[in-house]
Amino acid sequence: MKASLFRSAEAALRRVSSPSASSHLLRRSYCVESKPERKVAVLGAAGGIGQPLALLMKLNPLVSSLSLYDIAGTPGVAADVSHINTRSQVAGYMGDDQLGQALEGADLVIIPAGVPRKPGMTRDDLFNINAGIVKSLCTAIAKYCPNALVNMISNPVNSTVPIAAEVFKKAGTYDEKKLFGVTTLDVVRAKTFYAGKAKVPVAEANVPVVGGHAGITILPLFSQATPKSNNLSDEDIVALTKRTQDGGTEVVEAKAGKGSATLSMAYAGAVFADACLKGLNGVPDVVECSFVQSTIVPDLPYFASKVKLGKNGVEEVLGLGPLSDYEKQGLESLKHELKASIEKGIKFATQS
Ligand SMILES: NC(=O)c1ccc[n+]([C@@H]2O[C@H](COP(=O)([O-])OP(=O)(O)OC[C@H]3O[C@@H](n4cnc5c(N)ncnc54)[C@H](O)[C@@H]3O)[C@@H](O)[C@H]2O)c1
Ligand SMILES: O=C(O)C[C@H](O)C(=O)O
Repeated sequence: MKASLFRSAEAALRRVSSPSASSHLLRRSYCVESKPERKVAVLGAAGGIGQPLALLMKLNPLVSSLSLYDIAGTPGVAADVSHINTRSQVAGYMGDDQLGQALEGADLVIIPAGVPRKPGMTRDDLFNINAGIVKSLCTAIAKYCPNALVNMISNPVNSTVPIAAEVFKKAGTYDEKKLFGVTTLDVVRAKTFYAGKAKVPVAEANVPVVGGHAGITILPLFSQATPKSNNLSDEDIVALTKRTQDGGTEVVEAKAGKGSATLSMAYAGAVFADACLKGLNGVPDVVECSFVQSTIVPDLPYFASKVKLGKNGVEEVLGLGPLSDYEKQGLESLKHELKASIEKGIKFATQS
């Protein structure tokens, strides 16, 4: 997606608002309208991430039906977003009674439901509240839209993804190709910080980020960053790595008790959702980093790496590529924490 989501949305808006469309424009408009029907559900849609994410998904011409669910506040958000003149029909759902309706027929479910951090907290400190929220939402997904792709945003992602997997296994609906921990914000940050330091155009910057989504488990691979830069010292790479790992905390501290990243996360969530929809629609060569079931690092059953997206979700989990010595060290250092977070999620879901 990146800039292209907004270009397509603008183009769609121009087409819709032009009263004297030529036959050429009508043909193009028909092409847009003839994209497959895709229902996207956002769970936690009235929250700090949920609202701007709902807006961005409303701008995405690949979405035909946008379902906004939360425990409170969704009628207002849905009414507001529904006035935007883009393709999708918007519906708001509120409370347990309406969760089934919100999910029925969904191709993609995005979950930013749950509490955010305050200064001084780790993502793992959110486990006690968010694990239960994720578990109950995933139980409903297994019942009402067992074939949907699931994009997990709720923290701690290193544990909530294994929780979701165990819930789906218990329900007999688990398909490892369809469950994704959203780590796109780490990539978004790494690209921004790299472009600033390396003085390359940010729109062209690309940096894979692997591992997990918390502190040292976030491992940006600046040795593979493009466009290549020869003017970064080892100290620069260490500083860029640390800033990427601490990006979430930087925002939590700046917000001083009012939550964590919401706007940049909504952007990142929309980028990743767009990639999933493109994959579902058969667009070739769609690759994004994501925290998925994986065998690329022994002993870590879930791991973030580049993933090729296709008509059934994950088409291929791509390898890590060559790592610098510094990155090899980073990989060793993250294993213990990531393994413990994964096991904590599995234990919660299997024993509660
Ligand atoms: N993966 C990432 O990179 C990333 C980035 C930023 C934030 N997050 C996480 O996303 C989550 C949400 O953050 P936020 O800033 O939007 O928080 P928020 O408090 O602003 O919004 C959360 C929303 O979830 C809703 N909610 C709570 N329980 C629910 C349930 N059972 N069903 C449906 N909705 C429910 C709340 O009503 C609220 O509207 C947090 O856990 C945060 O840590 C993840
Ligand atoms: O840092 C947080 O708690 C939110 C999120 O995981 C982030 O990376 O911004």
